[in-house]
Amino acid sequence: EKVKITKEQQALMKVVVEAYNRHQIPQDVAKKLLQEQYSEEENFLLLTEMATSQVQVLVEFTKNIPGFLSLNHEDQIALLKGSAVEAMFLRSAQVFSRKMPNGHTEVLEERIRKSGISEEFMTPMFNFYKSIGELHMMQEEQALLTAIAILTPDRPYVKDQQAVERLQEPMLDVLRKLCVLQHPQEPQYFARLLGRLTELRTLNHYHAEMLTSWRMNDHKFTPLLCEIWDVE
Ligand SMILES: CC(C)c1onc(-c2c(Cl)cccc2Cl)c1COc1ccc2c(ccn2Cc2cccc(C(=O)O)c2)c1
Repeated sequence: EKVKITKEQQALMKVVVEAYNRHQIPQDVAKKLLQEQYSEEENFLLLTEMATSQVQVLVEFTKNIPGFLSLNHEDQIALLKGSAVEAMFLRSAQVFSRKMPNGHTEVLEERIRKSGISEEFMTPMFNFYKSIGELHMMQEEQALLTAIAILTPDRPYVKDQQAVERLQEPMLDVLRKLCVLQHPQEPQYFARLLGRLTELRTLNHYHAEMLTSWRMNDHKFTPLLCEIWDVE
């Protein structure tokens, strides 16, 4: 049957995509990627600054997701804490699939590889970046997939999971229709996108280990990162 995106689905998508594009990391932070030295310490500090800036960007984006601010306040926090790492992997993956001027991509990769992250986490991380890059996602798909990841009902400590499902389902529905309309030659494209969300969950686990090993080497995080990642 003919798939059709309704007027209200167009409106929902417009709000989410505009919020996603409006919030970019401040240019001075992104520019630092190219300027500062390459010591492990310098790389860690730069990545910490970028992660902190990305969390601020993420909070602003999340507040613009229709219905999010009418959720129970503790649940809003639980969703943000539960999805921050996944949203930032998605965001940084967009950078690796040439979202930023090309010079930045190699530099960012170099800095991540030399920031005290052990080899065992590099492989799954860069495999994920590659698997996202191969999808050549449109910005609408990136924005909706990020909103869907944030609106995951079964995050730890979420009390009213049904309320979160009621927000996530319309996003899934419009993303499914968008995939059918934009990738008619690839009927499994929507399923592949959702498969990335499963891959993201495994990265949460690796990330928790990365945090532990950084802390073992006495690396310090910013107050915002400590709060969202429950460290210190
Ligand atoms: C605290 C810090 C060392 C850290 O811990 N885990 C991760 C970490 C790592 Cl090492 C990899 C993936 C996710 C995380 Cl949280 C990080 C670094 O977090 C980052 C680093 C870069 C990121 C982000 C998010 C995006 N980018 C790329 C980017 C750069 C410039 C502009 C823009 C833009 O959006 O305009 C984006 C997060």
